[in-house]
Amino acid sequence: MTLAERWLLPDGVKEVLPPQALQVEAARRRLLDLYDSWGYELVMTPLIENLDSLLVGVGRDLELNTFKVTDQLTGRMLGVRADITQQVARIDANHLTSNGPVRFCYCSTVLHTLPANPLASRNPLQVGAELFGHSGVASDAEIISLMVETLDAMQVNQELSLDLGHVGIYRGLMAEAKLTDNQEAEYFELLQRKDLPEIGRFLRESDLSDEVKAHLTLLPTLHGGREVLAQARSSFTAQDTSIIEALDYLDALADQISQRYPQLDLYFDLSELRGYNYHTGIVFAAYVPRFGQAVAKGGRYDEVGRDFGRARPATGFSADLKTLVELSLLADKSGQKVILAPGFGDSAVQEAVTKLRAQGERVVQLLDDSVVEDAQQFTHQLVQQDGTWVLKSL
Ligand SMILES: N[C@@H](Cc1c[nH]c[nH+]1)C(=O)O
Repeated sequence: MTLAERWLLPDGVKEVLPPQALQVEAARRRLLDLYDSWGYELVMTPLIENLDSLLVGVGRDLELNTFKVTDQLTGRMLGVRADITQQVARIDANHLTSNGPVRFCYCSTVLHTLPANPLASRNPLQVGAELFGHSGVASDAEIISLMVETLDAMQVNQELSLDLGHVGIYRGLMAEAKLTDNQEAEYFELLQRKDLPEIGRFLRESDLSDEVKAHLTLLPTLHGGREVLAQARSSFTAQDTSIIEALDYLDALADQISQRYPQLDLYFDLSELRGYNYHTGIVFAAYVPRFGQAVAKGGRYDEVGRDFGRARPATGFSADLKTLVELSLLADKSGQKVILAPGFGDSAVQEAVTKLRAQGERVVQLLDDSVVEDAQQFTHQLVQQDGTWVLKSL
């Protein structure tokens, strides 16, 4: 291995250097304080777990994305967390007996075997919040509000838009269509890509009823403003009760969100099925024009706790904090003073240094007179003037 190769990190694995590392840490503190002020309690989940507990209920999506290792102690397969949401669901199901609403937040690194998109890192810093024990619009509205507040606190909020979907619509259509497993897999895949010509071909070659064909053709086109909900309502007849319920739910949620955040752009996408295997109700994602991917996302996943012995309604959101910091319009701290001070020894110097540090200033003390510090990093120097120590700008 050459020296240059040793410097290389694996593809998609990123490290955070100064000054950004401090910005990420400041953001972490700011967001955890925000969640605390909303009553969300911090949990720190393990980096590694038995593979079975990590993957139950969440399906294939996470299986592929989870790094696996063998436990030297037991020979069992362990998985490195690729998502914290299901770990928090395990905590809610196992350790807590409350039947009422319970709120959790977290901020830790996860590992992905494959990046979520070509530019994404494989070691994002997942920050998020989960609310258990309430099924209904109020808890989804609270979680979406907290996501919006998160983006506000990070100043990743210019021209923010919110994408809303509901997996109940797809599920309702599948219940009606009664496709074979292969047919459903093919349609699902085409729907994800909104590949209308291929969906047309697939339906022409199938023996489905005309009504089902019409519904499956319509679904991928149902995206846009609030009018999409009305269009879906008029196209899916009253016998599709689960679909009508999902549309009612989206309408009620959109009312609450628009009331709280009138400036927020709402966009509806009724074929949005991201994480379909684990989300059971609404799904949502926040977008800003400067970034091609969602900056934060989440949804309702009422079934996950069942595999841990206690099915509880659940809703939550998460984001990659490192991405939020990269997109943040917050001023970084690179404008901060950096003060060069004489080394340890003189008690008057030490007193001045201690005082400056207590005031929040960054003070670097010379190690010894023969060491030459990189002068460029300093904005000020502590110098003696008429017997007192004062700051001189450099
Ligand atoms: N963890 C999910 C988002 C989510 C949080 N809670 C519920 N859903 C994701 O990364 O897509």
